[in-house]
Amino acid sequence: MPSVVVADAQTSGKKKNNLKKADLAEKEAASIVSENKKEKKSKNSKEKKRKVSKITGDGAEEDGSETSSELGEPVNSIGQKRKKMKFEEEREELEEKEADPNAIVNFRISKPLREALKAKGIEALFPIQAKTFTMILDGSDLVGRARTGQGKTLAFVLPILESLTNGLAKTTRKTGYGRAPSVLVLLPTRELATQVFAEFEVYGGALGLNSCCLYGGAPYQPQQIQLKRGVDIVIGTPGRIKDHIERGNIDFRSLKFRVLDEADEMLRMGFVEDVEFILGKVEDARNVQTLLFSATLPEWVKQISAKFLRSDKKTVDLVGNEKMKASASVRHIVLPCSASARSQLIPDIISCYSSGGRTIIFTETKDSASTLAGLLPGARALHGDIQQATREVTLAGFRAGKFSTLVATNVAARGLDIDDVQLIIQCEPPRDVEAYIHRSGRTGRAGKTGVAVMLYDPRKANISKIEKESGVKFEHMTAPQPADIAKVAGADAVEKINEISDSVIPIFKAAAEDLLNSSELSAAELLAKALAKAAGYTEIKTRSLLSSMENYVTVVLECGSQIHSPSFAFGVLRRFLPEGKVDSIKGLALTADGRGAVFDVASEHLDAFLAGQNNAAGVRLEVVKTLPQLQERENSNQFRGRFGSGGGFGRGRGGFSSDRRFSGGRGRGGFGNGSGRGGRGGRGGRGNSGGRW
Ligand SMILES: Nc1ncnc2c1ncn2[C@@H]1O[C@H](COP(=O)(O)OP(=O)(O)OP(=O)(O)O)[C@@H](O)[C@H]1O
Repeated sequence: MPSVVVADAQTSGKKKNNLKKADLAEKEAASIVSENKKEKKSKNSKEKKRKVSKITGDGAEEDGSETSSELGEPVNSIGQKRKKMKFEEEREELEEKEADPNAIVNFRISKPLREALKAKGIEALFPIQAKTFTMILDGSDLVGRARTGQGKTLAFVLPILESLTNGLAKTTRKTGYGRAPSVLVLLPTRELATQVFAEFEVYGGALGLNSCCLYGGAPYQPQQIQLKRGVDIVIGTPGRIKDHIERGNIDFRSLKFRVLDEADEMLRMGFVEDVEFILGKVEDARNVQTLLFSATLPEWVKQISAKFLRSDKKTVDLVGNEKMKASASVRHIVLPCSASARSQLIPDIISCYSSGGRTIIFTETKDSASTLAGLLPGARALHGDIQQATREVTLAGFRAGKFSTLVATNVAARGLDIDDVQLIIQCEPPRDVEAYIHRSGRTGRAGKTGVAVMLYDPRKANISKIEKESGVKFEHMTAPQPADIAKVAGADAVEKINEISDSVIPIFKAAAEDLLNSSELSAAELLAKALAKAAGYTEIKTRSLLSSMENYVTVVLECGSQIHSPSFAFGVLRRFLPEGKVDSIKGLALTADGRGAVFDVASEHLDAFLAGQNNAAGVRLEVVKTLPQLQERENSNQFRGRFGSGGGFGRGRGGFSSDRRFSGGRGRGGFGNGSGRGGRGGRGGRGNSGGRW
């Protein structure tokens, strides 16, 4: 049977509002589901008629003992109440069915599972879940793709559990002490394995099924004991699962399901061998359903995965050929920033965009994650060189809100679902578009909104490549200015001053009067200084537009002719400035029209630069208030490998906005008193992610 490809119908490329896009995407996907449900709906209404007649007439006959109050004459008050309750329950259920085609009651989901979902506030399936549920329950192999945060985990958890307890896998499922597992779920990181394990614990637990989680960095013995006692569902990372297989601890003869979550990551080089080894241990794959899920499924993954799935597999792709591959409920912002300005800039980005919620910052290396976490107040690091126990404590603390900034490598890029992550900051563009999609997808989950800010060095990065590959339309912003942040802090300080008891006035009044009499400043000006001090400011720095460095200004150089290269621009500068001054500039980049070079100058040197131009005919230097369009490096460090491309400078893109919209409302909130950087322990066993991130 050919694969079924279902794409959500988000077709318009120019949608104004990300949130609307998300709604639309969901509605459209839901409408596909509703198409398929039409038939079911008509069945439902027939069923409704049947049920109502049963409740109002036939039921009484069947029961034979009582007459419900809906029919009139009460016979037995307990029986009457029971009937009434049943009637209410059934009516509610019918109403739910009518209201939402994706309502849980419209699916073959048994009562205990329905109740467990309800307890979690889940009343209806998300599109990827609705679209795949019956296919999986009816025995198909399946490749599932939906954008980040759209509920892919429950898309496999629910039908697997139903199949094991009420469906095809029920009769042959092994039970009792020492039973071999029925389900194997492979995930690329330990944190993700723990998260998916927690879902199986909740929903599988409601059905009497037990799970165990196997990952590196944790002791073997407890895992071994669990496997020996018998377990229904095994969840884990490939390295540790392979180890258990080699030690003879896992027997796959009773396996009914195998799942590759984050399938593309699982099948990357480095994982694929372990995955192949593990899947190869299933002797008769015809009796096993294989499911692959991810938000990103590059073509090469589809080819490799064909090996593991049956030829009549189904494909449900809610992203498909849509241009937009990343989360549509996230604001995607890019902001120029040099590496040395990051630690100064990031706290202000957090103030502007985190809405007081949690922030995850992604770095390219483990060292830079540790260093940055050490520099940011209340931040902690998470990466593969940190001991497993510390990693777990860190993540639990972040989830619990003990600190609100996590600085991580790609170890946290995939799958992590953490409440109230409002902001993602990527310190530099990642190497591949998948990483961008997954990192930015740690916010804006389950229909919520979020902001993803990517910092880049205009001299090195090629962001239009990511933009093109991901379908994201980046908002180009410049760094929030300290003055803007200070204004918000000033408003908070006013509130604080209003809260101060009048009892302080007699004590400080004499000093205030002395100050007023001795100063040339007005009362309002002096009060402004007092507010600044209360808000923690003794001076206001400026921030440049190009490298986002404090106390630098951005300047454009023009010389009346085309500037072909950065070295040409340096040559022009050397004509009228001393070598030392030229060397002190930061981040020179060429404008998109090739007529100018933009760079940052320390505020203290600005006068010397501006005066110097008088000594060079035809040269013009000017401070810029808005960053002009810049040329972009085509052949940057980013995207090496699969996305490598030709050399030279390409054309820059879209104008930069100096619009500094931000949510001043919730102020700087969010920094706790965390203990700074995470510890740097040993490499923690054979974890999969350890070596790379
Ligand atoms: N039907 C539902 N109704 C409400 N919330 C749901 C539903 N299904 C899942 N969720 C919630 O949505 C969030 C995102 O789900 P999940 O982590 O499975 O997303 P995902 O698609 O796997 O994302 P990623 O690609 O980033 O791994 C979770 O908090 C989950 O509890």
